[in-house]
Order: sequence, then C-alpha cells, then structure tokens
Amino acid sequence: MDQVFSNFLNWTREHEWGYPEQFNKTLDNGTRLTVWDSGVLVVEPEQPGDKDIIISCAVHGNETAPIEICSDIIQDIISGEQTVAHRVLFLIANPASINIEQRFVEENMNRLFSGAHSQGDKQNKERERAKEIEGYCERFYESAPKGERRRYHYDLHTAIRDSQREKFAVHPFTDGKPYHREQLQFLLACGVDTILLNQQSTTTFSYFSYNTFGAQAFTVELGKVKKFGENNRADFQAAEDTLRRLVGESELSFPPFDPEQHFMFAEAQTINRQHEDFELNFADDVANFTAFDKGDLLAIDGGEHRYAQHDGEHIIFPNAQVALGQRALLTVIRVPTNSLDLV
Ligand SMILES: O=C(O)CCC(=O)N[C@@H](CCC(=O)O)C(=O)O
Ligand SMILES: [Zn+2]
Repeated sequence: MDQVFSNFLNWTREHEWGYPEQFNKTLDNGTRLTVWDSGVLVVEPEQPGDKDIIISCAVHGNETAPIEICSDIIQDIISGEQTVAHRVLFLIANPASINIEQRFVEENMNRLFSGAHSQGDKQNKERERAKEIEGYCERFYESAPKGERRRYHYDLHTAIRDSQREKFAVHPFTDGKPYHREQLQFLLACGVDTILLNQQSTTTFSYFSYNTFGAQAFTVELGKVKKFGENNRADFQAAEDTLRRLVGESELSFPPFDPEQHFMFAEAQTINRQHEDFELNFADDVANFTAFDKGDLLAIDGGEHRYAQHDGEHIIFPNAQVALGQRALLTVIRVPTNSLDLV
C-alpha cells in the first residue's frame, strides 16, 4: 500500500485504466485518505469544513502543468506539509493519455460527460472511464456530512496554442442562474482574470459538475501545453498557492470586488466540424483571443463559409483536426462585467 501513497501520480500511471481495490490511510493529523480507484483520491480532514471540492487534472494527458501541481499538492497532503480544512476529491482523469503524452487515447474525454459517454454505439476505455468518473463525483458530493454544503469543481487544463490572455476560465452555461463574485475573485487570485461565458450546454467535465450537482465549476486554462519538466512552475505559482489556500483554509478572503479587474467574454459562435473537408482560415499558430471583425472568413466546412458575426469576435480553441461533429472553434465577444447578473 505504501507505493500508492509514496507517489500517487506514478501509481496511478502504472494502473492507467483503473484499479479494483480501495486503499485507506489516516495521517498523523487525523486526515483520512481514501483511494477509490487509480487517479481517484478522497481527502477528508477530521473536522471537515462545509466545502466539498473537486480538483481535476489530466482530462487531457498532454496538459502537464496541472498534473504537476495536483501531484505536488497531493504529496504534500500525504507528508503533512499541506493542511486540509475541507473534503477534497482529486481526480487524475485520463492516466493512459498521460502515458502516451497525448490529449487522449481514442476519444476526447472532455466531450464525454453528462452521459455523452453512453450515447451512440461507440465503446472505448475513455467512455468507460468518463462514466466511472461521473459516479465518483456523485459519490463524493452525496457522501458529504449533512447540512448546508458548498460544492466546487476546478477542472485544470492548459491550452494547445498561445493565448493573448494567458490564463482564462470557461464558465458553464448557467441557463439564467447568476454568476458568483466570489468565484471571479478566487479565479483572479489564481491569476485568471478572463472568463468565457458559455451560452449553451456542453458535454465537458465542468458543465457536468455545474449542471448535475450545482457545483461552482470551471474549466481553468492555466497556460500552454508543455511536456513534463518543461513547465515554468513560477508561471503557475498564483494558481497553485490559491488552490492550496482553498484546500487548507477554512475561509478565503479576497480584496474588494472590482469589476474593472475582470474581463468577461460571452460565447458568440461555436463552429462544429461537420465535414472531413474542413479548414480554418487562419494560420495554425494564431493565438487564442485573436480578434476578427464582422464578415471576416473564419472557416470553410464542406464548402460552407463561416464568418465572424461581430466586430471584435475573438477566436478560442481553434482546432481543425477535431472529430466530426465536435467543436473546431469557439468565438467570444467582450461584455462588460457589470452587465452580468452577479451575486
Ligand atoms: O487548446 C485547446 O484547443 C483546447 C484546450 C482544452 O482542452 N480546452 C477545453 C475547454 C473545455 C471547455 O470548453 O469548457 C477542451 O477543449 O476540452
Ligand atoms: Zn484540456
């Protein structure tokens, strides 16, 4: 059992599609560790606070900075270096994709949540794992102590391309529910001053937690995809420090909310690739948040021309290689922070 806790990430990678046995360990400080599966670690302090926090990484296995951050926090919890004030579920979502240093093995796991893993007749291990992960999230949130609970989920990613706004988060479609100032302040403390506001439901992990469990949930883009050991961890220090504060402190305090410090962008278009014959009308190395103007050609999909519909329409996550039917380009337009329904 020592191997599991001496390096949880390595043990997880050695059991890339799961492990049938559960492991338990109680630390000298009374914190209980429970390994439900490979890459699935529940941390519960003796006197848990009222937050139930999911921190996930490696939904895409080549996005190594979040994996390194989570691994360091986990090992510091195990060594007693990192205090724990609340229940935390750490998820290393797709170990097999880590082992091949790729975004995914067969299918993008971040398009398989909210039941998408079981739609159609396609079957693969990423679909099985996504379904298992959904079950772990439910088990974690539902097994919390009784009483009023505050649920969070930060799904940590890095982006394939450069980004004119280095760190940004994707807020799941709220379907009319308000946005929370405190979450904007938490993300700002992580170095994330830019929020994309999805305007429709998706099959991403963060939307699953937001929509299914009412968690304050985000996809958090912390920087750029790099190989293990090539991340400049100083670039991620604010995020790591703030995540450690979230885990270790009963309550977080932030400077007064200043809307001018936050940059909000509403989804303008989601362009899905519908044909094999699909191309983007800009170079592969064009950075996220590059702005186009109304009438600019963005993509050609099976001969259909797709244009920017607004001046100042920024491109996000351009990827002409996605599977048919999946998102090849998200575009967003700046909206004033004060225009949001904020609580
Ligand atoms: O850089 C890219 O093209 C993708 C980076 C990444 O994995 N982003 C997430 C965003 C998920 C969301 O929209 O909430 C993804 O594409 O899965
Ligand atoms: Zn990702």
